[in-house]
Amino acid sequence: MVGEIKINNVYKSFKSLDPSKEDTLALNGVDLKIEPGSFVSLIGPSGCGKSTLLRIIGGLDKATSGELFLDGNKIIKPGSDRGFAFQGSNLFPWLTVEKNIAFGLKARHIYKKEKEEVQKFVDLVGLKGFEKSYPHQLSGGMQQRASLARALVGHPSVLLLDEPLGALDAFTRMTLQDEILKIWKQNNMTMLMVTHDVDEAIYMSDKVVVMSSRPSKVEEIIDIDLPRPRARSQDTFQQYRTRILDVLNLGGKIEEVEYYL
Ligand SMILES: Nc1ncnc2c1ncn2[C@@H]1O[C@H](COP(=O)(O)OP(=O)(O)OP(=O)(O)O)[C@@H](O)[C@H]1O
Repeated sequence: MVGEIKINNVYKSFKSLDPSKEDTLALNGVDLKIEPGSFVSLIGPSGCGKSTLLRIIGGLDKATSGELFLDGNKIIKPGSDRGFAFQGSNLFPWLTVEKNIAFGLKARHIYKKEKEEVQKFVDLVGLKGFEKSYPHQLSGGMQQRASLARALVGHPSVLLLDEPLGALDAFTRMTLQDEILKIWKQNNMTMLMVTHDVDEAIYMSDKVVVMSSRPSKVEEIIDIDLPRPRARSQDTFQQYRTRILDVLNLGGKIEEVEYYL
């Protein structure tokens, strides 16, 4: 199976535009191996570098040092082997759903050959009948579905998801979690998802990678050993939640506050 990611000692520093200020060290020696076909979530404090790491894996940004490999090939630029879906749909507002989904295929000059693929992915994400709609005519959940179809249509071996469901209401979010899992199973692909939602990470993932605060490293990798489909109310689910919150240092360890009136 394809879709194995290896991250070896990756550092990323952002140069400050203001010479009086220090550069920002975001990633501080990240090591991670992601099994082909697995579902892995990245979780960590705000600003620790999760999106930065995803962008580097996607080839949209470069590591300052260290190396990354996809199926043994060094990652140096974006490629059709990696699909990207972000929070907010990032659809082109001037294109219909089907033209948004077809955009990547056209850019790669394979649209004619894979035209029927567009319809296949429209159907897969449940947007049949909305092919000619523009993004502003869709709900947030439908926009996110279209965005997923656009990321999937080129058959990437890895789908990189940056808080894909962050802007959605709780009900739509849970529905789409199940749909993403269905797509994951059907397509034998690796999924790597940044999320702030501990329950979402436990519900969806084989492994949850907890990152430390910036400058960030992998703090702990937690294997989620629960059968699928998972029930959020089961005791073991709650135990994973407590464990992850503890690693994040949010497990009720906030110091007592004293109020002076
Ligand atoms: N292009 C950039 N130029 C300068 N600094 C950047 C750039 N991109 C990210 N950073 C900085 O790098 C750090 C990590 O940012 P990143 O967006 O990767 O964090 P994150 O963990 O995804 O945050 P959040 O959970 O809040 O979305 C932050 O301090 C951010 O300000």
